[in-house]
Amino acid sequence: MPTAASPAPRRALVVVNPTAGTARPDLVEQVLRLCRERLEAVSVHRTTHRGSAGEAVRSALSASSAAGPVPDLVVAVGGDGTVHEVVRALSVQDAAPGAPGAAGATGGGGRRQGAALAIVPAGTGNSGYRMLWAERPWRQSLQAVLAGDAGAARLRRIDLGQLAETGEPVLLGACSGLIAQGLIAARTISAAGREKYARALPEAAAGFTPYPGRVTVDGRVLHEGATVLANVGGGRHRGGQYLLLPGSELDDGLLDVCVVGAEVAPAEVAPLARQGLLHTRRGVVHGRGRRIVVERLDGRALLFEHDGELQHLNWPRMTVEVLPGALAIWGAPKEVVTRVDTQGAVPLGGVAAS
Ligand SMILES: Nc1ncnc2c1ncn2[C@@H]1O[C@H](COP(=O)(O)OP(=O)(O)OP(=O)(O)O)[C@@H](O)[C@H]1O
Repeated sequence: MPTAASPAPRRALVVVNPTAGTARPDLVEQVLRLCRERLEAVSVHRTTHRGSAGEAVRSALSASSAAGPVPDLVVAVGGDGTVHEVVRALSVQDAAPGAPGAAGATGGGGRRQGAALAIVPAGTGNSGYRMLWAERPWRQSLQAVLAGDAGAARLRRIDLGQLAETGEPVLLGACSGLIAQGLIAARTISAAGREKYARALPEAAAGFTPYPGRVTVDGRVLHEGATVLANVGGGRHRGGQYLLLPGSELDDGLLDVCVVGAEVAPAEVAPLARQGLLHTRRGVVHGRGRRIVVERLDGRALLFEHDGELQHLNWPRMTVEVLPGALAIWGAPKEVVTRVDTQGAVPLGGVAAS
């Protein structure tokens, strides 16, 4: 769902998480310099605690904000956790009746843009950046956004998921089992960037036992049995490197799901997904729909995460529903991301699809 035109932004709020995995001071200075060269107004907020990014966005976007003119661009400099906080704040404002981005806010049935998001990757996995820009260097991306360069940057409205149990928006994806276990393993690994998850997932796999599970897509059972993981998205990659949803489109109004059954040994998941070959294996199934339910069937709590955050909910299921076109965000033209991300991958409906 690309927008009709991609006018260059004029006023930015730059939200920086100085504690994010790779947020060096010189990176932040370069981002601010580029923004100040191009834009009419730039304000910056350095986060001080969890939740601080969302507070800053909500404050800047509120009509009564004393902080200056309302931004039409929010640049998130941080990792996937920071991006998620910003997305949450933007989607709440977008959903508010009469908000600039809310459906019908133009009065003519059209959809006017509120503030759009741009990401500068400064975290650990940076899957959010990757799903929008593939491997393009952040400087090129940001320059294209600031110039409103339609050849290199597009303002898109992409789908979000919503975790029905909490109401939280889901950008990258939500995953049960092994990926969630990988987040626990990552806590004790000191490496930065993608290396952290490159080490964490094999470590998690070493002690992982598949759980009895079921995955339902729009009321139809896609998988039932021993389960290594079920990933709903969203983004094609998790952890910035593991290709789980090779056919996922960000703006098709649907969620994709990949289930890895116990036919695949947990230790095989990381190498296969890094090579883009996981979907070729027997026991891996894919589906697509509007409402995806992932359950654990033995009465124990389902271990799952979304957007890289472990969910500490003592529930046997997660339910993800699609919010079509819910987020305005800058990214590369769709063809560019699709071409790069599907190298070596078989599209949905290929050998692994049920
Ligand atoms: N000043 C701060 N001090 C402590 N925690 C913070 C601060 N600012 C933000 N946070 C929290 O830190 C968490 C992790 O940040 P972020 O996701 O940006 O970096 P990361 O963990 O290195 O990257 P990734 O999520 O890609 O693995 C977020 O949940 C965020 O809310």
